Amino acid sequence: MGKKKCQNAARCVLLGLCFIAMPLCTWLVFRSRATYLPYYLPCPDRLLFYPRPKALQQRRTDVLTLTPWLAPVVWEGTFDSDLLDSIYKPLNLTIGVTAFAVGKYTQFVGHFLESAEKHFMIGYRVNYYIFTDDPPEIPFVQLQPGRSLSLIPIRKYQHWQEISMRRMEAINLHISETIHQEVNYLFCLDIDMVFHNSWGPETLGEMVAAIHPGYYKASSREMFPYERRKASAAYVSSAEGDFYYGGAVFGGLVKNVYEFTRACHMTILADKANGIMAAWQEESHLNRHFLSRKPSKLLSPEYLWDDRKPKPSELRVIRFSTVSKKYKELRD
Ligand SMILES: CC(=O)N[C@H]1[C@@H](OP(=O)(O)OP(=O)(O)OC[C@H]2O[C@@H](n3ccc(=O)[nH]c3=O)[C@H](O)[C@@H]2O)O[C@H](CO)[C@H](O)[C@@H]1O
Ligand SMILES: [Mn+2]
Repeated sequence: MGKKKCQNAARCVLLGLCFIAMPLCTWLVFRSRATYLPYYLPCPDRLLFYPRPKALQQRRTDVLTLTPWLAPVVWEGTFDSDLLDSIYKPLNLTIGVTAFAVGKYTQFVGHFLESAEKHFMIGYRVNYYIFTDDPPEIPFVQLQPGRSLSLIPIRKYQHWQEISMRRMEAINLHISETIHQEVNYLFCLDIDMVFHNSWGPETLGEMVAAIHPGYYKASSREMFPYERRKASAAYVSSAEGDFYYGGAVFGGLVKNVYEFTRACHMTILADKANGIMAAWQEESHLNRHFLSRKPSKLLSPEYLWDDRKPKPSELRVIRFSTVSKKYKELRD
């Protein structure tokens, strides 16, 4: 009799646990915002007027708009912003941005954020993640509704090269800790930059790289400043290479950015173990990575320009550009 009572009580407890534990587990699994993304692009049925795409007509003939592996290269004139908004806005996406402000680079944060509030993913939910060694130095910037800012305290490495390279590690760690639950797509950007024009859903893709403004006119592969020493894990031979990508802009689906930053951090560590530092730090490792794992979308230099350069005719708009700075004063 006593045994039966015990069994019944145990059953009750188990049943009760099921009722509590099951919903709790379901809630834990599904509480994140970054959930399901359709593989197709659902375009709402309401009538939207936009120019018909013509099978025998290129919208841009002066620039490359498709890579040999069929990744689009995004240039002004190749996409329709209204159409893209009508496709992407109903998906209710959250877009993350990481940027680092370590040491004297905190001076760039105000301008970066103010300009992003005017031009970056307007009408979408945006989370900024500013990694800094000096949170009190980060200025207050009024954000539009649906947009938020998190400060992530990090340590300061002594040399600027180390600060720049360690971004891969820090981004990777923070994606695994929190960002993966908070965003669908993530862009990782330099902070010494300013938005001048619209940066919208045309930039979203599985893995996105930006063509470096200094080398898009290069006439041969040898001109790309890849790491050329075989001892480095970032080594690229003179017979290889598609484009030279900038380290200042990359992004994609948050899970892909996680894999990407992990891979780059690993090859950076491998170099470190061998006492070697790649020619352009993490940018060299990024370029090596994208050689064997091609990005699914490329951003033209409209999305990574340099204010010190005059605007060439093929650049119809400059969207995001490096501000000129005094390296010596910043990096000591
Ligand atoms: C346009 C472009 O592709 N720029 C790349 C290029 O030089 P850059 O000259 O643009 O490098 P940089 O001085 O802007 O450093 C890269 C980023 O690291 C952060 N930072 C750096 C130093 C410091 O003391 N504090 C700090 O916060 C900051 O976010 C900065 O924007 O090469 C670097 C590595 O050599 C990176 O790959 C940059 O992304
Ligand atoms: Mn920079």
